[in-house]
Amino acid sequence: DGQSALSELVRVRQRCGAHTYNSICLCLSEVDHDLRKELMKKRRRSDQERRFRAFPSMEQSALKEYEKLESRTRRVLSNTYQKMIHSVFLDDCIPSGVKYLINRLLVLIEKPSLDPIYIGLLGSTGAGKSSLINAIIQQAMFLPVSGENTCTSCIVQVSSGCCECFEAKIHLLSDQEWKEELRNLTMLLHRTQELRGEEAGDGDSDDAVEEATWRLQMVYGPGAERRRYEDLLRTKPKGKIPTSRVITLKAEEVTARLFSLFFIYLREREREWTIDKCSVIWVVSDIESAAGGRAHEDLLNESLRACQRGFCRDIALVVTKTDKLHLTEYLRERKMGNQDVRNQHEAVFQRNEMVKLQRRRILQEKLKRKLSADSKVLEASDLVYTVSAQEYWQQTLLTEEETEIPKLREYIRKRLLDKKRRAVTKYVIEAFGLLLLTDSFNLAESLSNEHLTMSGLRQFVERKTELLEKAIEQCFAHIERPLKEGVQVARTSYRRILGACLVRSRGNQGLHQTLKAVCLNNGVYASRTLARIDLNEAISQPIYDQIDPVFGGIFSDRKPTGCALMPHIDAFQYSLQEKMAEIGARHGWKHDSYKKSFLIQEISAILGDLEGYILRRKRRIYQAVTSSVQNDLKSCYEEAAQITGKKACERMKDVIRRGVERQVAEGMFERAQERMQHQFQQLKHGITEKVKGSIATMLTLASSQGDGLYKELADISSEYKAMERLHRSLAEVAENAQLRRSMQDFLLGRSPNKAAP
Ligand SMILES: Nc1nc2c(ncn2[C@@H]2O[C@H](COP(=O)(O)OP(=O)(O)OP(=O)(O)O)[C@@H](O)[C@H]2O)c(=O)[nH]1
Repeated sequence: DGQSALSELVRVRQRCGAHTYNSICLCLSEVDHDLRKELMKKRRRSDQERRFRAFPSMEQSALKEYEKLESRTRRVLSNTYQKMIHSVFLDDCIPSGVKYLINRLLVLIEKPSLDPIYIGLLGSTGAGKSSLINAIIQQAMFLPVSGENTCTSCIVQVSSGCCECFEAKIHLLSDQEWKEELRNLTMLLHRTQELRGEEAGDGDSDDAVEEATWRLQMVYGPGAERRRYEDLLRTKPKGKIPTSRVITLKAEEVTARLFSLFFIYLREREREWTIDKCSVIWVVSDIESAAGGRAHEDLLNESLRACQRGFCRDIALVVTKTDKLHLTEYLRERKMGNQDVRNQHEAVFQRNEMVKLQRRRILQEKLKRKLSADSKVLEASDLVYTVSAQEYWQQTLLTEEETEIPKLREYIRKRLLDKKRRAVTKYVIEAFGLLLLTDSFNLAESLSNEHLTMSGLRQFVERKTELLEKAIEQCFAHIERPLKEGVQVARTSYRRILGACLVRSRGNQGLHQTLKAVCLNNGVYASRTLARIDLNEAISQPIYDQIDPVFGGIFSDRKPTGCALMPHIDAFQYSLQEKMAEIGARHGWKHDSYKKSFLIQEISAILGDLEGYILRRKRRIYQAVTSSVQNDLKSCYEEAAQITGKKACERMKDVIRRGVERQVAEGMFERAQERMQHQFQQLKHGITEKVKGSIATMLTLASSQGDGLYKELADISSEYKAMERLHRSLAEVAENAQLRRSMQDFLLGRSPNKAAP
């Protein structure tokens, strides 16, 4: 009954951890009604249809097959899990091996089906981002702006899939972050008011002041800019701020008003969160600015930095508004006659090709310089897209194909399909490995430990781990020289860089309060209208210029280049798996063939997880130089931010200059160098510790029968067989997809209409 089941749950929870407990609750609450099942099935089917509606039928079939495979695997895991829980339900002491299995099963059962693919759209205001998204999702979701207002200047996360309509999520600042922001904004404004009498002309109509005023008014209403920090803290904002700090907007709710109200809550940190999470970045630029405006270059550099720091593996330039072309001007500029280009359509077409050629070459060179020469990003054939969102709807000048919106859609679909395929393959393989081991627990023989010891497997692993550590050390050593050289360059160029940041052609006009905002924000300031200012990043740039290609090389994909890290981990995995197979063959490892296979699978799982860990650490390593510089200059920024009175702007600059001088003399760049080296060491340490720990657990588990950890579990042979079948169908699903693709290529090759839907 419910009561005793609950007290049992508490007991099991104490032994296995909260994870298990939560899931048992789920199992108990699951009422197995046929009707409910039928309803679920129907819902799943219509949900699938909705989610896959953007895919052509061939891709839909592949996606459905993968989904089916995944949900069946999940069901087998669930059944196994329930049986396992049943067999240990009344035990006082659950062997650690069984605990490990139960928790691994749970992790796999609860694993989300597919993480979203984040595509970041970076572009100046009015570049055409909203219009582009609308065209891609074929919905008028965002309101494009007339050019007067900025609307999408905030972090929005557009997603489709699990719900009826498209959603946009806006991530707001936390309470604490907003308080900090509010303090800086009020401090900036009140200093300005105090200054007005003393320093007329020094800081009129400053961008930072306007921005701060606008922000406060947007949240608290007119007059807020004159109120004190404590007073505003007690005031309720005009709009409703959700406690979750995430606003989810459905397609029909999206209005410009909402965006403008809330984006004030967004800031620097959030900006990086978007960017760094993205696996794809599209730098959006209209046809007129793509030829190299300052903002465009800044965004491109920002994207490249994100590629180094974060998860991004793909960058493309999306040139918008390609329909905008004045034919007579175009012909005149290119000294062409009407015979060469007969009409607007041909001119647009010709210009698109030209823009693509030029921009691709420039982008490739930039990428080569910044990322390692073997980076996968460089191999992408479509580095530049020339699109027209307007023509996508109107089709007066260009056909739908020619607007290149379908091309971008296809790109997204391909990525999604590919991600699904890889995720399900990994999932099924991992599940199979786990079932192999669970089933083998019920074998009567207990030979494993002896085998493992006799075969010298443990020593082999230890030796290989040491070798891996050395290889990582050698791989990270590649950064030493450029890092050192970067420090030399930084030492000789910081005065010039700082000078350029602190001087404006029109004097101190408009600079004073911006500088104050920079100082209040530890050297960083991002406004709506100006290019982002980051003094720490600017001073550190010479170091990044030197290390960038090597850094990119170390964290590049699996290509076996001189300094890449991942091939060493792959080689380690391969040598371990080969050893398992060899031991199995040498010892005629009949009884334990299950475990041998499990060990092989488990090694892939352990080392697969390592990749995510490395990617997460990479960000901290890359940021180490700028963070260290920022940390060293903190007190100098604080001092400068306090300055008021006559000639305050000049005095602030002076404090910053002197502060930087002092810190450089005291080894600021050398400390930044050490900080990065230290972060690399931490990563090396983390990798080896993780490998050692996980492999030790795995070997203990494999030999647990011999260690008295064995426990007779429920019979899961039927689940094992089902899993074996699912594992086999992996290859079938992949073959089917390949077959369908070949068939489509064949049909398209012969069809007069090549442009398939
Ligand atoms: N001719 C032409 N105009 C376009 C096209 N795409 C967008 N526009 C116009 O450009 C202006 C800005 O477009 P948005 O999509 O709002 O630009 P945005 O990048 O989202 O702007 P923010 O929200 O301020 O960041 C609007 O007036 C659009 O109608 C296009 O393909 N062709």
